[in-house]
Amino acid sequence: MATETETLPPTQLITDHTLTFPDLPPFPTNIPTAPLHRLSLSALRTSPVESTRLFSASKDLGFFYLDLRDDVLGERLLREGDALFAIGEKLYELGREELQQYDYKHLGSYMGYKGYGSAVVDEKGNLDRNEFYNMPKDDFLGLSQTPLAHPPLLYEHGDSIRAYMHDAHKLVLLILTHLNTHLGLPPDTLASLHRQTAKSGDQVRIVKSPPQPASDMRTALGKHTDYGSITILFNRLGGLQILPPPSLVPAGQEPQWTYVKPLRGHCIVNLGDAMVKFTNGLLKSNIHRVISPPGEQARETRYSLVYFARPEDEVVLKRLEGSEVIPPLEEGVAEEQISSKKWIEWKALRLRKVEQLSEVERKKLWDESGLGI
Ligand SMILES: O=C(O)CCC(=O)C(=O)O
Ligand SMILES: [Fe+2]
Repeated sequence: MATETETLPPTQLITDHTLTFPDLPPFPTNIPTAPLHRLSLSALRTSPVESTRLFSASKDLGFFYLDLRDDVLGERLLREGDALFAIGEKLYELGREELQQYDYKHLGSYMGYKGYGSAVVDEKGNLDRNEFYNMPKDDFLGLSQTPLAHPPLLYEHGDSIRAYMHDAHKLVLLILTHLNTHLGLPPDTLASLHRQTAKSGDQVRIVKSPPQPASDMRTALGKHTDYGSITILFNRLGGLQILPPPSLVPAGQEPQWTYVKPLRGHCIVNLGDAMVKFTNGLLKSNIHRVISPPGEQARETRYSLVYFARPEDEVVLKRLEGSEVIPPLEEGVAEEQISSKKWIEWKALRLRKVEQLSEVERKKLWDESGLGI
C-alpha cells in the first residue's frame, strides 16, 4: 500500500507499552493490521509536514490515527472519552427493554437507541450483533425545538456529554481547517458548513458488542462508509476492520479486510461521504465494519465511542466551488441535489426496517442498499 512507508512498522507498535490498554487482553501480535498513517495533534499545531501527511492520509485511505498526548485539547479529549466509556457501561446496564423506548425509527429519526440484532449486516440477510445509542448534539446543546426524550442517566451526565461534544468538535474544526488549506478553498469554507451552533446530525454514539459464541461468529456492524464529514473514534478492543480501496492494493491481488489495532492515547479519525462529495472524490471515505475482536479479546464485551461531525442540515452535498485542487466534474455530469439531513436519514435507516421481515425480504433490503457482497 502507498501509505506503508509513513507508518510505524507493526513490531514497533506492539513493543511500546504506552500504546496498549493495561486492563484488557492484548491485541494478538500475529495478525496483519492496517497501515494507517500515525499523526500527532501536537505536531499538527506547528508542523507543515504533519499537515501535509494529514492531507495525504485523507486522499488515500481516509483513515488515520491521531496521537492526542502532549496537547491540551488532546489530553482533555482522552479524559472526557474515558468518562463517556464509563457512562456507556452504565447506560447499557439499564437493559435492552428499558432502552427500547428510546428507539425513534418509527418517527423517521436515527437518533436514540438501536437495539441488538435490528439491522441487516450482509447479503445473506443476517442481523447485527451490537446495540448503540446515538446522542444528538442538537438535543444536548439545546438547539432542538422538540428534543427527543433520552434516559435520565444521560441528562445526569449532561455536563460530561456536552464537554466531550465541544472538544471533539474543536478537533474536527482543526482537521477541517488543515484540509481547507490543502484544498485551496477560500478561508473557513469547511468550518462555515460545520458550525456547532447550527442544526446538524452531529452525534455521540456509544456502541456495545457482547462476546459472540465461538461457533457462531458474525459481523457485528455491517460494512459501510460514514455518512458525514469527520468521525472521531475511540477503540480499546480490536474488531474494527477496513477494506482498502483497489487503488491501494497491489495489482492482481484482492482487497482484504484488515484489523485496525487500537492504540492507547490515540483516536482513529476517518472521513465520511460528505467529504467525498465536497471534493468530487479527491478525499476518501473508506469502507469499514466491525467483527468479533481477535484472539483472547473475543471474550470481552467491546464498547466503542464515536463522534460523528456532519455538515449542517441544509447543506447540499455537492462539489465545493472556489478550489483549483478539487477536480472538476466530468463533462455532462449533473450532481444530485441532496441535503446533508436527507442523505444521513436515508443512509442511517435503510437497513433498519427489519421488523417481521422474512430472510428473503432482508436480503432484498441489503441488495437495495447498493452495498454489494
Ligand atoms: O465500533 C467501531 O470501532 C466503529 C463503529 C463505526 O464504524 C460506526 O459506528 O460507524
Ligand atoms: Fe463507521
